[in-house]
Amino acid sequence: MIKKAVIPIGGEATRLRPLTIETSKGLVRLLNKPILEHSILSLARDGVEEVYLGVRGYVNYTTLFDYFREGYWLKKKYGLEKEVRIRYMPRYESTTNGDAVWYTMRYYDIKEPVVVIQGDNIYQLSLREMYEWHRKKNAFMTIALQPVNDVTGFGVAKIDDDHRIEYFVEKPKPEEAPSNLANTGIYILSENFWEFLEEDWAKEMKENRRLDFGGDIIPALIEHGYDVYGYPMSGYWFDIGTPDRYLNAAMYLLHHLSPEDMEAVEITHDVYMQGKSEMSEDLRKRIRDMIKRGEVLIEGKALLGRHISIGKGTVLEDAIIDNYSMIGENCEILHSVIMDRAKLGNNVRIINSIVGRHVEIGDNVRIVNSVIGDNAVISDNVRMYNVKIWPHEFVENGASLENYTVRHTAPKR
Ligand SMILES: CC(=O)N[C@H]1[C@@H](OP(=O)(O)OP(=O)(O)OC[C@H]2O[C@@H](n3ccc(=O)[nH]c3=O)[C@H](O)[C@@H]2O)O[C@H](CO)[C@@H](O)[C@@H]1O
Repeated sequence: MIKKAVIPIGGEATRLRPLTIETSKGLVRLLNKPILEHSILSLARDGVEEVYLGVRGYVNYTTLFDYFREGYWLKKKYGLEKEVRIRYMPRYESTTNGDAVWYTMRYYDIKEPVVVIQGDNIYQLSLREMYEWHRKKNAFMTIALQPVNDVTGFGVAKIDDDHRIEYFVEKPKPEEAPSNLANTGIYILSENFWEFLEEDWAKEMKENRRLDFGGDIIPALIEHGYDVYGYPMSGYWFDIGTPDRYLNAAMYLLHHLSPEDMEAVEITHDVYMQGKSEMSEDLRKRIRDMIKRGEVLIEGKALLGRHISIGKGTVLEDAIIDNYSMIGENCEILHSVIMDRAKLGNNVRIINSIVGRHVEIGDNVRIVNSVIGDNAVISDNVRMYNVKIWPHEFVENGASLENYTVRHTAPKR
């Protein structure tokens, strides 16, 4: 079995701003916990015992380290059979995702097959099955491939009847893509993987550290006859690179995961609520009663975190509300995510939007197709359409914003 996973997570995640200004994208909360916690948990359940994070830069490293630390707490939290240990790439300015994997494996002297996953992806895959496939094909590298409707932003592979990859191109124009099979960024690398760098043709790549998996390594390996195989993924897979993709993934998971997978119980039809303590049990009863009395209306599905409150007359439709959030009266939250400790006044309407952590929103506010960064303050009577607000920003009473980014520097609270 595969015991080690390497996760390059040092990219800047600019497309997911403002959610990633002060935090690594691996820590952006999805279904009320960091994105990366989902992946690490799935790896650990598949037998992985060591996870190496290819961190880069101050914010990326400190936020990840301070949250995950050595990872030993995961065993208790999730009742895992074994501990999962988390280690970090030492300080090194990686140039590309492959460079981060290469350096991490060299530093920790890893000489066994590893699985590589991307830090901003969420997926459902049996690593055991993928590894069996890898061994059966006697592959040098196996890439999990997923058919997609839109290949924009992905590497695309063309495979033969045996699933051997004949051709790979990184982020082609959609009309030039050789197939609809996207590179999910989930790879199994054989134990001798990096030996290809000793080949004459690879010298330049190595010297110039041109080690991008999609842009450099995979196409070069294929060109030089290495056995690179595609593995057809059957479960879901989402790249959470942009706010739209984040919301799509969140809504898909809300509709498809079991309550257990969301660490929740179904308190009434299609409403899931988290928390295990007696207090959580009491709160569940209270919210269930409000729903029964018609004081809170739920359409579609909803996931509710711990220690939340919801005012009378509020409607939730495909909404995810994270821990400690307070929603006022007569609000409407539609196809949106409210992260932890946010506070919404009365008569707030949020549609197709992401509200960051510890955000404060006044009364009579409308927010549509927007992303509000952590700890921002939105005053009363604000209207927003297609807006991004950077963390800690303040939007004044009555402001009406459209297709706009609020990012001037304001004093931090
Ligand atoms: C070049 C490459 O492999 N592209 C793949 C990558 O695209 P994508 O555009 O995500 O590729 P990036 O290189 O930007 O990011 C990949 C991962 O590497 C990390 N990172 C990046 C640079 C760096 O110096 N250090 C580092 O750790 C990023 O945080 C990220 O987790 O994933 C997609 C699936 O999601 C695939 O379809 C693409 O084929």
